[in-house]
Amino acid sequence: MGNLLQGVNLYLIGMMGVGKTTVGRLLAKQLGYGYVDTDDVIAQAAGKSINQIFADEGEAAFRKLETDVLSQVCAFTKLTIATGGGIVLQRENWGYLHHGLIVWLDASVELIYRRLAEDTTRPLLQDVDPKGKLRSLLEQRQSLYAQADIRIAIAQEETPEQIATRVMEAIPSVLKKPVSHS
Ligand SMILES: Nc1ncnc2c1ncn2[C@@H]1O[C@H](COP(=O)(O)OP(=O)(O)OP(=O)(O)O)[C@@H](O)[C@H]1O
Ligand SMILES: O=C(O)C1=C[C@@H](O)[C@@H](O)[C@H](O)C1
Ligand SMILES: [Mg+2]
Repeated sequence: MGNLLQGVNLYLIGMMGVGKTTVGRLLAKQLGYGYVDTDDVIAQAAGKSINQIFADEGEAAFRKLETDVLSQVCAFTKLTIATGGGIVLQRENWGYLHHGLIVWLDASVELIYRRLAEDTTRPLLQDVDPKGKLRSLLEQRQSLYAQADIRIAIAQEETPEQIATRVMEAIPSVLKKPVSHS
């Protein structure tokens, strides 16, 4: 499968908790690609957790770091990149994302909420009404996520492996076909 994308990067976008990190690792293996998680790169570079960056410097500063990381990552090839859930918010990020193939992992608020109910590592969910927060974030972002090249709608009981398989199966349908001159 190494040459399926011919070196073109694969970007995973979607709401927090939808599985970009989990599925991204599997896809990198299957494609014979390197793996990058923009949240991890930001946390490593800053020397602190995403929660701490939000607390110390605020969301706007985090978004600048996110754009910096994305702009550097997109200079490389043969990468599967799990992005942060809010990467779609900055218009300039789309210029970088469109260097590669963009896959939207789309799941319901109910599914995401169940997964993240006990999670304390997503600063935007540290809210009195985390489910309502997820709903409003999805409403605000849905039309942005929809700009992806591929949408994978995730049902309740799918394993990360099944989702990765569906992404692999969807890729050929969006690759540009060579122009025929006959
Ligand atoms: N298909 C799946 N089935 C069950 N649990 C899953 C699945 N995919 C991911 N998870 C679990 O859901 C949680 C969130 O997954 P993950 O960290 O991959 O999401 P993410 O999209 O990268 O979120 P973020 O945008 O916050 O980085 C993790 O605990 C992960 O183990
Ligand atoms: O959806 C979001 O805005 C976020 C998702 C995470 O991946 C992190 O990038 C951070 O928690 C913000
Ligand atoms: Mg992640």
